[in-house]
Order: sequence, then C-alpha cells, then structure tokens
Amino acid sequence: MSPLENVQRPSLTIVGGGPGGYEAALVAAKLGATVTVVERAGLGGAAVLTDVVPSKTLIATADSRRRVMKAPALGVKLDTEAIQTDIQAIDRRLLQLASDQSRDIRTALERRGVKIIIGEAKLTSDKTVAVTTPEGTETVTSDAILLATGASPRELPTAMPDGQRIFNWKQVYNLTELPEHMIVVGSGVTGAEFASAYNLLGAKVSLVSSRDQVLPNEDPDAARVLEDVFTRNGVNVVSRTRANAVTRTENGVQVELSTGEILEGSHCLLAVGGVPNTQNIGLEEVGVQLTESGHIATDSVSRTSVPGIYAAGDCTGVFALASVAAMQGRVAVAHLMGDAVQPIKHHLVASNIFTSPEIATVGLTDAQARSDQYQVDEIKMDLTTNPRAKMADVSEGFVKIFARKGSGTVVGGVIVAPRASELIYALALAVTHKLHVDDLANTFTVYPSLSGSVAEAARRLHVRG
Ligand SMILES: Cc1cc2nc3c(=O)[nH]c(=O)nc-3n(C[C@H](O)[C@H](O)[C@H](O)COP(=O)(O)OP(=O)(O)OC[C@H]3O[C@@H](n4cnc5c(N)ncnc54)[C@H](O)[C@@H]3O)c2cc1C
Ligand SMILES: NC(=O)c1ccc[n+]([C@@H]2O[C@H](COP(=O)([O-])OP(=O)(O)OC[C@H]3O[C@@H](n4cnc5c(N)ncnc54)[C@H](O)[C@@H]3O)[C@@H](O)[C@H]2O)c1
Repeated sequence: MSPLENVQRPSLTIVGGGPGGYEAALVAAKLGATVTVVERAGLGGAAVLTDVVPSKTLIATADSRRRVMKAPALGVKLDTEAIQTDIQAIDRRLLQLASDQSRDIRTALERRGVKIIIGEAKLTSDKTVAVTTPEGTETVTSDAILLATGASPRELPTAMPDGQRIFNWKQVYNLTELPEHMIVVGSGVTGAEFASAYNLLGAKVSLVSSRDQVLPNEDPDAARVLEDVFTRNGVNVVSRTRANAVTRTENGVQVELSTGEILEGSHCLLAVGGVPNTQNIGLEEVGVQLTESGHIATDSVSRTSVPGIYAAGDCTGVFALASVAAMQGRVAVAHLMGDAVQPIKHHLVASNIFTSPEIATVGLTDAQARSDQYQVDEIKMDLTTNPRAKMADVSEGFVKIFARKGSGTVVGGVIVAPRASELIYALALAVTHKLHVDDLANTFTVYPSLSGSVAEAARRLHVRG
C-alpha cells in the first residue's frame, strides 16, 4: 500500500537526475505530485553525460568506419589507406550530443513543472534532504524521497587515472590524437565495447581479460564469436591475466600484468567495473539498509527498508542498465502515487552489447537453460545461410532461441548480428507475452531480412501437435 494513501498532492524529492531519477520525475509530475530533482552534475545523469550517450555515439562512428573499410569487398572502389580518423571531431560531436540531450531533458522536466536544484544532496531524515550549492545549504522537505544516485568507476590504487594517458570511461573523450596503442583493462561489457570501438577506429588495441573468455557473464557462444572477431581484427586479447598496476612513461603507459610481463602502450582505459554512489549521503544515519556490495537494498516495487524512501537504478545493483533504472523509477512512482504497479520482472529484461557484431539477449540465459531448474529446447542458427547476411557480407552471427520443452513457449534468446539491438525486440515481445515458437514462425517476415532467421529458428523448434 502507498505510504501516502490520503495525501492529495504528495511531494517527492528525487536525488539524481539520471534515467532512474528523471523518468520518475516526469511520471510523478504527470500524476500530480510536486517534484524536486536534486542533481550535482547535469540532467540525464551519467547515462547521458558520460556513459551511454557518449560511448554509443563513439561506437556509431566506429561502425561507420567499419562499413567504409569493408566497402571494397562489395565492389566500391576507394583507397582505404587514405581514410583517417579525426578523434577530436568525433569527441567534440559526441560531447555536444550529450550536452544537447541533457538540455532537452531539463526542458522536458521544467515543462512538467518539476523543480530542479543543481547541488549535492544528503539525506538528513526520512523526509528531508540537505542540498549544498555554491550559495549554501538548503533543506528540502517532502512526503517521499527517491534515491537514484547511480555508480562511479571502480578505482585501483595502483592504476589511478590521470585523464591524459590513463583513463576511466568518463575521461576518455578529450583525446588529442587517436591512440597509437590503447590498452583496455577489463573485458566486461564496458571493456569489450571500447576495445571494439577503438579497434574499428583504427587504433592498435590490447584487451587485458582476467577470465578465460571476454564477456565472462554473457552467453558463451556470443562471447566466442566476439573473441574470434577481435582476434581476426588484430585485437591483442591477453586472457587469464590481471593488470596489477598502470603507470605513466614519458610518451605512454606501462601495464604490469599478473604474469610479470609488462605491456607497453600509448594510452590505457580502465574498465574494471563500478561502485554504487551510496557512501556519505546519510543512508546509514537514516536507516536505509545496504547490501554487502554497498548497493541500496530494494524490493520489487523499489521500496528501501525505510517507509517513504525508494531507490532506483545503479545504486540498487539490480541490472546496471538505463532501461532498468527508468523502469525502477516509474515503478517507485506508481507505488507511491497508488497507481497500478507492475513489479519489475528480471527475466524479461532485454539488453545489448554494442560491439561489432552486436550481442542482444532477453530472458533465460544459456547457463539457466543448462541448469536442472529448467526444461528447455534450444536452437542456434548461424546467420551465414541467411540471404540478407550474404548480400551485406555479414560473415558471423547467430540467432538462438530457448523454448519450454513440451509447450514450445519462448522463454529466452540471443542474437549476434549487426543491429541485434533492433532484432531482439521480436524475441522480447515473445518472452514478455509468453508467445509460442509457432507464433514467431507463422508471422510474416520480409524477404530477404535478418529477422527471417528469427522465424526460421522458431520453425525448427516447432512441437508437433
Ligand atoms: C560506458 C558505459 C556504457 C553504458 N551503456 C549502456 C547502454 O548502452 N545501455 C544501457 O541500458 N545502459 C548502459 N550503461 C549503464 C547505464 O549507464 C546505467 O545503468 C544508468 O546510467 C543508470 O542510471 P541511474 O539513473 O541509476 O544513474 P546515473 O545515470 O549514474 O545518474 C545518477 C545521477 O545521480 C547524481 N548524484 C549522485 N549522487 C548525488 C548526490 N549526492 N547529490 C546529487 N546528485 C547526485 C549523479 O551526478 C548522476 O548524474 C552503460 C554504462 C557505462 C559505464
Ligand atoms: N551496452 C550496455 O548496456 C552496457 C555497456 C556498458 C556497461 N553496462 C553495464 O554496466 C555494468 C558494468 O559493466 P562493466 O564492464 O563496467 O563492469 P564488470 O564488473 O561487468 O566488468 C569488469 C571486468 O573487469 C575485470 N577486472 C577487474 N579488475 C581487473 C584487473 N585488475 N585486470 C583485468 N581485469 C580486471 C573483472 O573481472 C570484470 O570481468 C554491466 O553489468 C552492464 O549492465 C551496460
């Protein structure tokens, strides 16, 4: 039940203006709440200013260059040796795009009547937040609070970024030249995406991967495809090795590896995970419970341990995705305002890794499919036989579908392909609405199209009635 059942026009303070915060603010204002957003940097949060938007824009440019470099194989005559990457122009464009998007979000919030305070917030009770601005400290009082403070790059004491040669993912957009040799440390999603992007932009790239395979938490078949592509494209994947330290040299960097070897490069990007922004913001004092990893503990409707205080996004440790942060924020507001609440269903989340090829997933994972907990049939269809893939010279990728044994209900899938982020929507619809493999198989697809492989894979899972 909402803690504000009888309040006519409840007030809500939101700490953090990223997707977890600003989406909630828009919905709450629309439902009639008086909303204040406190943000210390800029609207849109890290997602817009330093993480999703800049990295995906960089990747869009890298992908354009990839297609140009491949054009001769399709009969377009051009001198690929003469193609240059103007990293300063690329970075300028992506930062401008991020700043424009942040401005658009601010405008949308203001139009809905949301009050915005640029300042550093600290919880002082279950109803009050102290906000420090250059002008001083003010107290904002409200009926409820939503914490959406996000996360920050994890730092290794022996590899401190200097923003010139050694970077975390937020600092890498002020390069004066394309790195001659970029060493990416960490082969999770962030590391894999940046390794792919700089490789396609024409830099020499080494990827220090502490695990057996890149993308250790992802679908193993997809990770294998990506690792093969990396190797074929000349990325130096240093597997089962940790970076113990990173130091500056006169003209570059030295990465000391756990094998004792030294890797020399011109620049180093640290992609070793994130830590939630939950320290020194008054959480313990007010009784907001944290998990062992330092995230804010929440339930399926985004409530924390303190009635009236909600949390959403990366500070909660539930999937670190912008889409999930926004959904958690919307769910919190629906609960607070007594609107219909649909608790978040983790098994329905769709996500995408923006490497080349892209890797999109939804629903049941490969590991879950192989566990005793689920009885599933599985099909994996390579794209090499797909006519559209042949026409576009797509030489790797696949569609994988998991369906419940016996019933044929679609419960998960993986797509590795160019623009897999768009193709996965069909599987996401199927998983969310419990469609049958025959529903996918009997839906017309365009000929020729990559989505034809989705229908074909489903056809192969047909259960005879
Ligand atoms: C390189 C990279 C690429 C990514 N790409 C994708 C992608 O393609 N797709 C995707 O879905 N996800 C992606 N993610 C994940 C995505 O960025 C996060 O899941 C998303 O930003 C979470 O939103 P949030 O609102 O929780 O936090 P944030 O976006 O981090 O926003 C939190 C905000 O809170 C503010 N704040 C913190 N503490 C205070 C305080 N005390 N007072 C005032 N303000 C405060 C911060 O300034 C920040 O602006 C990526 C992450 C990284 C690192
Ligand atoms: N496309 C997207 O949606 C997208 C993009 C980027 C990040 N994200 C989100 O951000 C979250 C975090 O991803 P991430 O990749 O930043 O972090 P991560 O924690 O998933 O990966 C970090 C990797 O670095 C490795 N590592 C740590 N210390 C190391 C060392 N000293 N040497 C070598 N390797 C080391 C870890 O073993 C781990 O594999 C993901 O769960 C994802 O949801 C999403």
